[in-house]
Amino acid sequence: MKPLSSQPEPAGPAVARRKLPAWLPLALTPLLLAVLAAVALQRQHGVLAASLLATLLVLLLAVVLRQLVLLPRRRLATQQRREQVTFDAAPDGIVRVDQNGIIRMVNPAMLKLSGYQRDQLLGQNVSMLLPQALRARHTVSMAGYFAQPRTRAMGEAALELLCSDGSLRPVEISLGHWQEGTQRHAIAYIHDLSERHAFERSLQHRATHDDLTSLPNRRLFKALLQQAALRSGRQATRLSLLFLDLDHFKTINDNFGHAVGDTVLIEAGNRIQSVLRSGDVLARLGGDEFAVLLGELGSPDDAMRVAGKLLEVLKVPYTLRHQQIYSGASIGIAFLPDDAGNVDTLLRYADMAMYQAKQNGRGHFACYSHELNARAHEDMLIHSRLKEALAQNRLQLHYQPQVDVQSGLLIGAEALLRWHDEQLGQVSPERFVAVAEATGLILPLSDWVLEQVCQQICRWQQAGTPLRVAVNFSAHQFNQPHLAQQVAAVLQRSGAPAALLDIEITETVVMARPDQARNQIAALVALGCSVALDDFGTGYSSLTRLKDLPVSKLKIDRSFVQGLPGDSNDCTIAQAIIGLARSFNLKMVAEGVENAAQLAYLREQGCELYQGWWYARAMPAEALSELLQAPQTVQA
Ligand SMILES: Nc1nc2c(ncn2[C@@H]2O[C@H](COP(=O)(O)O[C@H]3[C@@H](O)[C@H](n4cnc5c(=O)[nH]c(N)nc54)O[C@@H]3COP(=O)(O)O)[C@@H](O)[C@H]2O)c(=O)[nH]1
Repeated sequence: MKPLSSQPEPAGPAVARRKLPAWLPLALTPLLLAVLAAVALQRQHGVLAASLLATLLVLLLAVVLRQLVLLPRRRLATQQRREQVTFDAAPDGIVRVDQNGIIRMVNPAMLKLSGYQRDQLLGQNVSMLLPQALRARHTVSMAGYFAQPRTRAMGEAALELLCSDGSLRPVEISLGHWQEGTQRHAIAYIHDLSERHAFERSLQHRATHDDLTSLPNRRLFKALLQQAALRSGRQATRLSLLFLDLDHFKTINDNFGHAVGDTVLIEAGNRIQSVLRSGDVLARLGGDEFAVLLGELGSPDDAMRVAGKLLEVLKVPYTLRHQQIYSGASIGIAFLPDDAGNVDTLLRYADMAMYQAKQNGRGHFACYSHELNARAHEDMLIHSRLKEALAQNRLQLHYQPQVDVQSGLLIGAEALLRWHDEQLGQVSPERFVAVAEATGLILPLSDWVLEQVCQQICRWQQAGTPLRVAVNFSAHQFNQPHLAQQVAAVLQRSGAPAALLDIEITETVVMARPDQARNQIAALVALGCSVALDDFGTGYSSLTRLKDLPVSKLKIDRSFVQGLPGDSNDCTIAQAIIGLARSFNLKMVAEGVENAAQLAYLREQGCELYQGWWYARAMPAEALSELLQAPQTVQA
């Protein structure tokens, strides 16, 4: 208990006073005057007049006395009643004790606060309301308190009240004492601090924890990481940091709404926690990013094993609103002191490694390496230069002809992005498209491509050489919620007929979320476009899924074309894909045809279309226009 400070007199209950009543001199004075007046009157006017006056004076005296005696009593009674009501209705607990610390009075609020009945408290020592450890100290404080001179001291203390059920309640106590005759009394006003403490705790929790998942937030995580780094420095141990980012989270939010997105985040947090040990720390850093600080671990392999387990639990689809929602995660790992010397760098490196994992195709983990650092710097440069190039319209589209295998006639083209940067030189689309995917720049980039392609389709149509053009759709672009409406808007704006627009989506993107993909493809087909499954054979299509997809073409990946006709494995795969396309009544396009032998083999197998350097590389639109204007000869 804090020492009590001296304060002005407390407002205690009414105290009886033992001194001569104030009305006595007032009453006696008129009595004396009445006697004197009666004596004087008797001498002048006789006994009758004196008696009359005396009676009148006595009556007057009686009235005055009644007022003088009864009024203060009434006032006192009213005051006592008011104090009793205040005592009973006070929101704070009030306890009155005598100088031995024995409880003499308690108000209803105190009974409510402590959980005791009145008769369990009255007559007991007030120390019963304190935790055992405080009782001895309290007795000494009370003795010192009562030993103070008659000046009525008052003090405040914050302590814990021991309630009837054994629980401890934080309270603030204000004390006062006074003397009645030889007896000393003390009164304690007890204010419950539980609510205020709970509020303070919730403020503290909110400042350090994430509202949605209740996991530690970035601020707390960094503080814990800092402590762990100091400990590991002293003990010469290794710290492993895992940086997790949920895959496709933006798409989940866009497609299913934020409530579903929130549930996925909570569920993901629970799944991660289920893999971790008690000494590990999990935090939500913001958005769809989580971080895990692994406790004592021997080798980096252990961290990778944990990352592998996390990927396993996170790739299980979430069943929400009777739907399967696919997400998965990408994880970056960095070690202290192996990779970084301080926690900020450690976090940055783990983030970089996560970014690398995403580029490796999502659903993977990657460990930080110094090469990665160099690569990350290059990615940042590519991102900023690409953004600028897009804004300044410095990107180009080239078109690679698609040719009928049997007739050799040019029947379409695939639009392929090209970018020459002053500083970086010619950057391969494989490289910059991956950076754009990882940074979100892919969406404005894809919009630009679609807009340009549709305008080009119109130009060729207006020139009398209409041509089907295929556009590559990225994963991000394909998973947008209102994709078909966006495509319809571009078609309308440009005036390009939907029938001349082919859309290529990789098998992997489609099979990652086949149900949603089927709906997206159906919506695109409803516009009048055709959809082709690109890089076919590199993913894992189930035949049932394939049967359900409203696609019209399969594009056999160039990695299977390369070995034709010498490599028996490539031949088997090519034959199987061609057979599959035929059974599902789909057109077949072979890509990456570089020589006559490959083309001859494909023709023999019945493949319908091809593209590749054998016929032509991707070229600017003007060059293809010239090719289109030239008379085409049908092969024999
Ligand atoms: N989302 C978008 N992706 C795009 C876009 N433009 C290109 N890309 C993707 O980038 C990847 C690499 O493309 P690129 O370097 O242009 O390679 C394409 C062809 O040039 C190449 N090709 C064609 N014929 C041959 C050949 O005979 N040999 C050989 N070695 N390569 C050849 O193949 C690539 C075409 O690939 P695909 O898309 O699978 O048909 C690539 O993944 C592009 O998709 C864009 O606008 N948006």
